[in-house]
Amino acid sequence: MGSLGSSDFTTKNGIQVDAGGIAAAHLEVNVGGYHTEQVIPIVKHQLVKVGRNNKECQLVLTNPSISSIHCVFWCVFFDEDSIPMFYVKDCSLNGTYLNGLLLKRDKTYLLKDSDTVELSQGNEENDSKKIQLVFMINDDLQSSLDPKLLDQMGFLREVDQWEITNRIVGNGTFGHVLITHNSKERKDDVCYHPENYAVKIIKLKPNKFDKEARILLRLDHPNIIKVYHTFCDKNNHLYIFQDLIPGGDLFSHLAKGDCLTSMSETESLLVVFQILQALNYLHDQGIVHRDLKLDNILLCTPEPCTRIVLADFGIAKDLSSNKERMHTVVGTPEYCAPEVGFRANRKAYQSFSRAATLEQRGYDSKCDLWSLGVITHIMLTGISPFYGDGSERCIIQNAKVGKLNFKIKQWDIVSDSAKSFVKELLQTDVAKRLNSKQSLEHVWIAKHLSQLERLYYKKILCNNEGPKLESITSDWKRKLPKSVVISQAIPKKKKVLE
Ligand SMILES: Nc1ncnc2c1ncn2[C@@H]1O[C@H](COP(=O)(O)OP(=O)(O)OP(=O)(O)O)[C@@H](O)[C@H]1O
Repeated sequence: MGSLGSSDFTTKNGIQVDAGGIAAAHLEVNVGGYHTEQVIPIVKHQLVKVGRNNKECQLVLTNPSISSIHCVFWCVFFDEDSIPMFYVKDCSLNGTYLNGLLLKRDKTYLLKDSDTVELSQGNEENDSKKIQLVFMINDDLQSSLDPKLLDQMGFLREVDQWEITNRIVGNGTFGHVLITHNSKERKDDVCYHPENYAVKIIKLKPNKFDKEARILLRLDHPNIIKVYHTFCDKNNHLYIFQDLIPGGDLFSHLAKGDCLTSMSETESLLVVFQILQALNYLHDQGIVHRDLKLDNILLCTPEPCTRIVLADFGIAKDLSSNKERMHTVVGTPEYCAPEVGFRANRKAYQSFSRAATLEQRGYDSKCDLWSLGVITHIMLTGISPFYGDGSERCIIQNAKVGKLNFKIKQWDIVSDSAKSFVKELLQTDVAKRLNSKQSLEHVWIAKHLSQLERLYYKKILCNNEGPKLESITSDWKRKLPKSVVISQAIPKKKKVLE
């Protein structure tokens, strides 16, 4: 084991491990090819930053050719049953290598056991000072599917230029999401590490075309999941090749222990602004998402001020050709507008049939705005507005009445304009509820519009071309008016998740 000058690096104490006391994975620090005693755990809800910045970094390096924040590591757990995913993002000037291949700046890469991350120190590379971080994951947490199982399921290993791996991103009601690579990109860019993409594989009913794929292929918006290619094999498996969104979903982001926590008003505003950009675009094209909820909002990174992406268009509806209203009772009761027609008594609509709302007037794209109202309420307070005792019956009844309680203490630190925004979206009278355009004009958004647009275009959408990341991160909070509460709302036990 080599001895190191203590001036080369320091690690910070106080990095917490999981509730069980064991970190799911860790980084071993090697310098100049020698192991050190230093081990940095990577756990949920904690970014591990590496660089010169001794205020923000868990591993602080003194070499001047290392960037202030050189690279960032994190872990994503979708839920307690899912396998965690570990990522590294390069933010450096001189570069970061993964297993010898350069990472693209500001891109995120999925890690696997024994991966080696090396920090480039520019031209003055000195082998005896080379910093290597070896990523180690607990064996029982390896996020891979048994290759035999993959074959048993009848999934293809290759579709055109897409190579499908056995690494699982997530499992949903309708399919599996796996990691995939684009072999064409690999050939074109040999010195870079291949990027990770996701493929959602859905089992279609025979002779059914998939509406989700058709809708997604038409869409091109930075806040909507980007789909590159779709393919249906002879076993009726539909493959939807798309961007991998590595920051986890908003639900997991807010769920700490068995509670949901709130976000600061500034962060909530940035998320709402982006969802509204996506909804405005969708509704202009006659597409209604119909299942907007925390679980379907994905974050590009778990950092504040990140890009968010709407996913899961499994029950989205395209009204562009015939402009009819919708009558099918679909969605998730907790987020579902009352006019959609969920009934407290399930027999009344016999498993999501059209019958329930046919006798009614049906519903339109404003159902997505109601869901956004529920999401905003949760982000600002950590409380789901109509949750009650958590039973479906109670949620549906509460949403029908639409009564909101702004007297609870969680609202104390929230501005009046934010409360008004929530109220205007959670209007049971559809005619009075704001549509996506009107929501963007609401005072909560309108009074911060120039700052929001600046952040959105410069920081969120064009990291590479915009001003340096650090300068924006440091002053984005300062530029937002004081009425917006910056600090994290006092964490309280808000809602016990089942
Ligand atoms: N492109 C992606 N990048 C990262 N994670 C993703 C991506 N697409 C889906 N996921 C994750 O994979 C899981 C299942 O995906 P998805 O929700 O699309 O499937 P589903 O069958 O429609 O699910 P549901 O049961 O919610 O209807 C979720 O945890 C989701 O967050």
